[in-house]
Amino acid sequence: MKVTIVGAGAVGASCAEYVAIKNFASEVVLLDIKEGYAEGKAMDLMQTASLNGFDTKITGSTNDYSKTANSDIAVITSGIPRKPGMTREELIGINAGIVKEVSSNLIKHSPNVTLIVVSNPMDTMTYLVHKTTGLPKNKIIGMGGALDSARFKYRLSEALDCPASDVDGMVIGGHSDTGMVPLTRLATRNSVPVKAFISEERLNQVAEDTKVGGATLTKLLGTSAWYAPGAAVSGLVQAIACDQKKMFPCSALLEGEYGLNDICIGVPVILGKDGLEKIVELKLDDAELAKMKDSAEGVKKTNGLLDV
Ligand SMILES: NC(=O)c1ccc[n+]([C@@H]2O[C@H](COP(=O)([O-])OP(=O)(O)OC[C@H]3O[C@@H](n4cnc5c(N)ncnc54)[C@H](O)[C@@H]3O)[C@@H](O)[C@H]2O)c1
Ligand SMILES: O=C(O)C[C@H](O)C(=O)O
Repeated sequence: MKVTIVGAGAVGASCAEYVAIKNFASEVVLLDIKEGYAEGKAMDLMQTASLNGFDTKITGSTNDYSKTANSDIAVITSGIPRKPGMTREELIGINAGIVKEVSSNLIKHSPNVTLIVVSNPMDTMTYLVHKTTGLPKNKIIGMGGALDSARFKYRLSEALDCPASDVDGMVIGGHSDTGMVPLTRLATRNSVPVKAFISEERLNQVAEDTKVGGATLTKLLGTSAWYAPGAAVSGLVQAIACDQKKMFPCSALLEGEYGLNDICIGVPVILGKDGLEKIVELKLDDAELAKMKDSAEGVKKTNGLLDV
């Protein structure tokens, strides 16, 4: 199993580290445009192999896509991250060109690859890859909801004063400060609806804190987050590589599901060896559907800025 990660920056390197530690891939290629950077990150990570006990071979490449040939899965994290006070949507001007070029280069050397798009604004970048590459829709997956759901569980665990492993919850919708739809009605602690433990007001606060999870970290760090993003991407890579048939909220091209068309936005999907194998249609209530509709309008507005 060969995995390529384009962009050896904060998220790309974190993802490479988690993939290696989980020890399911034979090879990880890190590629970056910055001279020597990916090679350096790869060497540093390889020097953790004996410490962390993994056999995955990590190599680096400065923009030489021949090294990525025949990748099964490729992750796109190349592009600029936001700074405090910015929205993800403001990154479109620079990142659209990068994502278009990188996806085209990847496919030239790995025509059967499954792409996981991470660069922001992620739903729009995923849509761009659909519009410009001709890859089948099951082979293009946007990562956002897996991270947002992990943040939702973190906030729920804080509110309930319990371990995150005790709670379950999912965030669908656009990966943006205003577009996320945390499904508070369906969140549980050991299968008991969380509403049994916290007030409606507290639960609404959890949802609001979840939606601005990325902005909160960007303010603290001066750039956007990488550990949870890297871990979230590695979960998607593992589900595909190991044919796990796991359900994650991912940005998927919708053709009528949830009443939406011609858009990539976060919905629950099943990931396995064929990539995005199925879109799961949840029975949402009217309020949740209205939030999805608003979220989709926001994503479509950003898509309108693309030159496709
Ligand atoms: N979808 C998500 O949930 C999520 C989470 C975190 C970050 N992100 C996004 O991921 C992207 C990367 O974030 P980061 O913190 O790793 O940034 P970073 O600046 O640390 O790393 C980005 C890397 O991309 C490289 N790069 C730029 N242009 C390239 C090109 N044409 N080819 C190859 N490499 C190129 C840069 O040299 C840099 O090393 C940002 O757009 C950020 O907003 C998305
Ligand atoms: O917040 C960002 O800009 C990066 C990423 O989308 C995140 O949610 O951490």
